Amino acid sequence: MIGRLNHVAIAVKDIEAATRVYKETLGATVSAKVPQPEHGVYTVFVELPNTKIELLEPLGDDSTIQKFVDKNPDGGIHHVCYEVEDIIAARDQLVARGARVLGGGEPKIGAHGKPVLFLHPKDFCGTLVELEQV
Ligand SMILES: CC[C@H](C(=O)O)C(=O)SCCNC(=O)CCNC(=O)[C@H](O)C(C)(C)COP(=O)(O)OP(=O)(O)OC[C@H]1O[C@@H](n2cnc3c(N)ncnc32)[C@H](O)[C@@H]1OP(=O)(O)O
Ligand SMILES: [Co+2]
Repeated sequence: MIGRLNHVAIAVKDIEAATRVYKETLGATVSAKVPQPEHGVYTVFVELPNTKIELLEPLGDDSTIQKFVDKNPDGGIHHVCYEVEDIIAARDQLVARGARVLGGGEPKIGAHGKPVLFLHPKDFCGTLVELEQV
């Protein structure tokens, strides 16, 4: 079912500071900061040869990641994103296997303009899992 690792997300209070760390300290190529209001985050993507780092900062008063950032003031790994060929088929298989799909189960359009879903961290080794259809 799951394929390539599309990205690893790091949630922070200050995405500009985090972007400087990746650009200036680690010498990586970084994207512009993009507001994603339907997801309650700002994103910056760090391009790596084999995957991406997604930097996240809360956007708006009721951001989904606000509690995580409050609990992790220095920042922290927020989720991993795996690629799938058919997100609906993957969702239905996962539900049949007892996994909890978040957000009511219907895919949203993610940062790359592709359908994404999230799976409950408690079902996946304490790790929030995102699926992105490619
Ligand atoms: C632009 C889109 C972009 C993309 O790549 O396309 C994105 O990735 S958008 C990313 C932001 N969106 C989401 O994260 C959507 C899915 N997330 C959720 O639905 C919630 O964050 C949820 C349900 C994972 C947690 O909600 P909340 O923080 O309000 O609940 P709790 O604090 O009560 O947490 C419940 C339980 O889960 C543990 N938890 C929470 N977040 C994480 C996490 N990121 N990784 C691991 N575990 C997490 C939390 O500690 C609680 O555990 P407990 O033992 O009860 O303390
Ligand atoms: Co993501």
